[in-house]
Amino acid sequence: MNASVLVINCGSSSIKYALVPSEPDRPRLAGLAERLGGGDAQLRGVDSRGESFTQALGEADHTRALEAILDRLEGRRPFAVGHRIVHGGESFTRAALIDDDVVDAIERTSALAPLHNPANLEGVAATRRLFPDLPQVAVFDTAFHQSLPPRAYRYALPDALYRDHAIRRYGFHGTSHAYVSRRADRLGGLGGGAWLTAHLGNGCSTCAVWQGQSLDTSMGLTPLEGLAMGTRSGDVDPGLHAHLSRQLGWSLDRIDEVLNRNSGLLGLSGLTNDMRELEAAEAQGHPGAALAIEVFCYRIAKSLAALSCALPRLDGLVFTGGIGENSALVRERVIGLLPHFGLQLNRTVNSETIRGREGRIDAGGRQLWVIPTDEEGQIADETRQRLVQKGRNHT
Ligand SMILES: Nc1ncnc2c1ncn2[C@@H]1O[C@H](COP(=O)(O)OP(=O)(O)O)[C@@H](O)[C@H]1O
Ligand SMILES: CC(=O)OP(=O)(O)O
Ligand SMILES: [Mg+2]
Repeated sequence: MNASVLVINCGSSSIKYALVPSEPDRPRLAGLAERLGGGDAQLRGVDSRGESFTQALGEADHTRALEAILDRLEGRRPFAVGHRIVHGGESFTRAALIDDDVVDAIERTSALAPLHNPANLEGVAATRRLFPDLPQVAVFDTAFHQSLPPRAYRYALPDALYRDHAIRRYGFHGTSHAYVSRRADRLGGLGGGAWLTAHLGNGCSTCAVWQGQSLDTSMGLTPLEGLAMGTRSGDVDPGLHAHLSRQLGWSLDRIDEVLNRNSGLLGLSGLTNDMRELEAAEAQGHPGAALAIEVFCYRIAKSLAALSCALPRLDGLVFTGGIGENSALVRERVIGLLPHFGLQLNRTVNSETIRGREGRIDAGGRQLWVIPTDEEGQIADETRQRLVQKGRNHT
């Protein structure tokens, strides 16, 4: 029986892939094609023996990179393809089997996730061309947050903007928040606990989860709201746009570009969006790096404190994403900024034992966890579930 799912997470110039077998003990083939369309594209990954490879792809675009990825599957053929789609708008409350109508509906929400949805759809188009006979499933970042109550998803704007134009908060990184909160339930011995989760990667968001349901989250209509991120500003005064337009004569495109691509850790530090480099620069006394890390951590703590209002109690806090999993410094500073929460960090375990691995980092009190996210595994599971519901089993 072949129940492997090929998971594709397509960005504007990169494709992350994983061939996820249904048996957890079989190895995953996984990797990343990057710098696509730039003339010096490359593919990196691990094979079934766990060995790393790098392959130059030259001028490759998304389709060419997907062909190279197929050659790396060692003859293992997936029975389905699961795509990460960032924005599903109000059309999708759960994963969907992809057909032309689903592609059209995703296209209509693309304006709300301009960094993500157009690239996601490019991956869908290329994969449909390469595997015309395989079922393809769209798994949405927004779906897990469809449980938000109106008080969390409505903006305080005229009602018609919601009724006629679906302007509301959607939330993102849903597959990650769903996965780590479920895992924390299992590891923490709590059936349906009350968790705050912090997904800190290039995009960053927090979430309040109670009994397996998302009750509030920091991202909104688009993945720009909330925390300071790698290159995104997160929350700013909504009056900023009018000010930049009237006083500096900036176009809307320029404002959008600056808030999405030139802000966050990169904009504040004037150096980089990479937290590893920022930590090293701060240690060398770089003032911009120190400010960027301070704002980043303060905004995470402030967001977690705000989201605690959504929960009836608090069982613990979970860190995930590249920064959440690896940066002991960010975790320690965030926890230090929440003195009213009864959190006790085990500093030794935090800084010495846990590095990109799963583990508990509290010294009593409320639970503190580092849980590496598994968006690919979660997307593969949801793809299988969707196909079973549709009666398209793999047997
Ligand atoms: N050892 C580390 N220490 C601090 N930050 C790290 C470490 N490893 C990775 N990171 C940070 O994780 C971030 C990328 O997170 P990741 O989840 O991989 O991104 P993406 O959202 O693109 O999947 C970068 O800022 C990177 O510097
Ligand atoms: C929604 C989002 O911000 O995704 P990513 O972290 O992959 O940029
Ligand atoms: Mg990630």
